[in-house]
Amino acid sequence: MQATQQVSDELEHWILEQVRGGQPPESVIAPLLRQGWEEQLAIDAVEAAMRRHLERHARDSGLPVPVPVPAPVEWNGAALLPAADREVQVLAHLVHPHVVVFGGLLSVEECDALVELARSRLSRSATVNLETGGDEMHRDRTSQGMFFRRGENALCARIEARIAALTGWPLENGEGLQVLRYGQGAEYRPHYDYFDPEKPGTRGILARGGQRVASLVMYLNTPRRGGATTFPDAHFEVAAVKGNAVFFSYDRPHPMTRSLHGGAPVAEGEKWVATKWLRERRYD
Ligand SMILES: O=C(O)CCC(=O)C(=O)O
Ligand SMILES: [Fe+2]
Repeated sequence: MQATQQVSDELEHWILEQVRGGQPPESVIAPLLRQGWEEQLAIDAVEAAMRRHLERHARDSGLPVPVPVPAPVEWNGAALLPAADREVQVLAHLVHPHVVVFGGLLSVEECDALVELARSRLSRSATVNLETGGDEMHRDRTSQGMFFRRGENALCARIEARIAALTGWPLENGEGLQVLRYGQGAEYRPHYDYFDPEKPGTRGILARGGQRVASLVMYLNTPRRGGATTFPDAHFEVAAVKGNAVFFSYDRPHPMTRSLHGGAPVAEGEKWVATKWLRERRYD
C-alpha cells in the first residue's frame, strides 16, 4: 500500500508547517512512521514536499528555481573521503555559501605535471562575454590560462575520475580542466561562475550541458604570499596551498547563493590553479 501512497495537499501542508516551525526532519518523519509509512517513502515524501515548496517560492518571487547540486561531504562526517585512487581530507565546510575545503586532492607530482603540460599553452585569460557568447579579454582577470579537453591525457583522465568520485557528480557533466597562472600582482576580481540568465549570450552556452552548478579550484603551487580564493559575502578566504582545493556549489544562477568569489592578488611569487566546472547535465 505504501509504495503507491500519495502526499495529499493536507499532508503536504502539515509537513511544511512542521519544517517552518523549526522541527528537525526526524520529528517530521516520526508521525508518518507511526501511521505505517515505510521509512524511505516517508523521507522521500518530506523531501518532495520541501522541493515543491522551494520551487513554488522561487516562481512566486521571480527567482530561478533551485536545481540539484553536488554535495560531497556530510555534516560532521568522515575527515577522509575515498576518491577513486586517493584519499582526500575534508579540512573545512561552510553552509552558505556552500563551500568545502579539501586537503591533498592532488599529489605534488600531479601538480607539477599539470603545470608543465599547461605552461607552453598559456595565453592571456579571456572571460566569456555574455552579450555575444564569445570570449574577450578583461581587466578583471589578469591571469594567463588554457583549457585541456576532457580526458585529453592520462593525468587529466585520472584527476577527472577522482573528482567524479569525490563529488558524486557524473564525469560527463564536467568541463575540461582549466589551468590558470597568476604572476605577481595578478588577480581575478570577484565574480560568479554561473552564466547570467539575463544576458543574451547565455542561451547558447546553456544548450551544451546546462548551467554550471559547482566549481573546484585546485592549487598547483603555494604562492609565497597572497593569492587566496576569497568569498566576499562570507568574509571568508581559502589559502592557496599546493595539492589542496576549494569546492563550492550554487543551486541557481543568483547572487542569493553567495557564491561570489575571486582570486586575490598574488603579493609575492606566482600562483597556479586548475579549475573544474561541473554542469547540470552531460557536457559534450
Ligand atoms: O584563482 C582563484 O583562486 C579563483 C579562480 C576562479 O575563480 C575561476 O577560475 O573561476
Ligand atoms: Fe571563478
